[in-house]
Amino acid sequence: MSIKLGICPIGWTNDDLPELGSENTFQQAISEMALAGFTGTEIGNKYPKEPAELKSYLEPRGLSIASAWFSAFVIADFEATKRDFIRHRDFLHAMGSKVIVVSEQTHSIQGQERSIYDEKPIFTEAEWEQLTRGLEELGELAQEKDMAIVYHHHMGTGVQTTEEIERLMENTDPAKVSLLFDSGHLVFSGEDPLYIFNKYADRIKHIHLKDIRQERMEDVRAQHKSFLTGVKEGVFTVPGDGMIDFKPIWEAIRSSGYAGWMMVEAEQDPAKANPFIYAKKARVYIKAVTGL
Ligand SMILES: O=C1C[C@@H](O)[C@H](O)[C@@H](O)C1=O
Ligand SMILES: [Co+2]
Repeated sequence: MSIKLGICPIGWTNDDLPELGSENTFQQAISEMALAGFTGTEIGNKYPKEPAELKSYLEPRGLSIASAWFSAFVIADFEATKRDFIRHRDFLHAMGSKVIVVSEQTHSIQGQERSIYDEKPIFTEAEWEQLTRGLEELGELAQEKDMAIVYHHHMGTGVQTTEEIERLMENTDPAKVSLLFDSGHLVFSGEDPLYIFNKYADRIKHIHLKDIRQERMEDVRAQHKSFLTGVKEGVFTVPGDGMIDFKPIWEAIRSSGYAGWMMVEAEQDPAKANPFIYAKKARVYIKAVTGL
């Protein structure tokens, strides 16, 4: 597999903030993704739930499902997580995906009206042990279908910072737990995305590309705003439209021999940032930087 380019539906309709883009339809979103030059997508709440039906919309547009987010509660309720994970895995397997995006949501404040920089959770020693063992088990379940879990570090969760990502990577079996690289979350958190990419290049199996509007991010920090308020006010945008220099990041990706999806994932208010226009903008920028 070489590098494939996709775009997530979150620019059209936002599952975390359903009021954003409620006017945008599923067919509009996937048609505009294809028209903008992408060949893959992730799952949004308006997508048909049946694999055959979903394929009947995607295939004529030359799109496939790269992956989909899974909210894990390994620490809070592992048995329920396992049951839900198997259903999610089987759906993605039927869609032909090879990776499953997993993010631990126990104690997460990403969906709450709480200060994202001041109130993020910190796992206890016992919780780390539960999380790392549980993720390995989910990894084994993924392997049953020749798939892999890719862990999504995320603002407002217990795996956000460089130290937390390192702890997760060092305490899990590389054969069972891979990593998702999300440029936007790393920069929002104050991490060095190049450091993370270079250190874990051999474990990164999925990439989310988003950019940051620096002044909006600084406002979130100064005014102690929540993650979702930051999203609504435009912290994230498409690659090339913000403060991140993607050229060295692309150079690291290319020279690592990365094979897999690079997904544009830029949640912002579609009423302020027309999703089709921003998808095209991202596609033009990616072509200019990567040649792809
Ligand atoms: O991958 C992601 C999925 C979203 O639901 C999330 O909040 C977003 O920030 C993200 O990176
Ligand atoms: Co992401």
